[in-house]
Amino acid sequence: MTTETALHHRIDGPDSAPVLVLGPSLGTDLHLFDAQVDALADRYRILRFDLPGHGGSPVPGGPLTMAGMAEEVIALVDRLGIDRFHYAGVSIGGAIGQQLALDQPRRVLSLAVLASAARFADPGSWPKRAAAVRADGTEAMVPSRPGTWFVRSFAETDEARRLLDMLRATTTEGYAGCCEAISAFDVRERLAEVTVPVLAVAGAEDPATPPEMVRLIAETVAHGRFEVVDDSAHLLNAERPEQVNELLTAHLAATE
Ligand SMILES: O=C(O)CCC(=O)CC(=O)O
Repeated sequence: MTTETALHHRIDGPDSAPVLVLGPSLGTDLHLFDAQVDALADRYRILRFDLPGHGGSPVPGGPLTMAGMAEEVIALVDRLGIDRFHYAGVSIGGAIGQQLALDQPRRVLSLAVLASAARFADPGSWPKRAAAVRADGTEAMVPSRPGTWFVRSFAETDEARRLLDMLRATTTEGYAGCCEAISAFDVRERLAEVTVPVLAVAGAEDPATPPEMVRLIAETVAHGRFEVVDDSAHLLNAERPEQVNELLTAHLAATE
């Protein structure tokens, strides 16, 4: 099932440039990618969206699935008159990208997955997390973010506080629904069907999607490249924007 409401989105960059769609992670919003937009919007028309019940997107009206959210992205690009696009996403945003590359191979020009997985760790934990957030709100997730979203030394930065404010602003149902979609997601058996160029990037210190999990994506698809960013955890694009921007720039340029 998918929601029938439109995903909140924002477009930056020249109308005539190649399109890059950016998919954010659980508990964040499209501003997760501000540093990537700063670096890439002179060369790409960047379309960022909010996950259901995150940022400005409406609260989901029913259960969420990765396939359903991929369909919502296709509905969004269709409405905007976009045919083919590059896609990059963080974690669940990268899972939506894998689903798009599998289900809509003609539309996706290239894929970059940051701190993502073909099957997330400990699937049974996600419904429990959804229940905890339904009971106590997303604020309950805040204390566990240092050491997960970013390395502990990053926790006192303004950027870390900005990311935590995104989590606090996420609706309970949006967060819980995405946890359930993550729990059910498993494309390990299909991933070899992906033939577009894939860049898979891991944070060296990420406990949620550790490097070996990200590496599996690069090694399973037909044309994968794997990179690790040092001194970063799950939200590596916010934590180490220069390194991630460099990797994305090279990946996108090689795909044109
Ligand atoms: O919060 C965590 O433990 C990791 C979350 C995750 O892997 C999904 C996401 O960030 O989109």
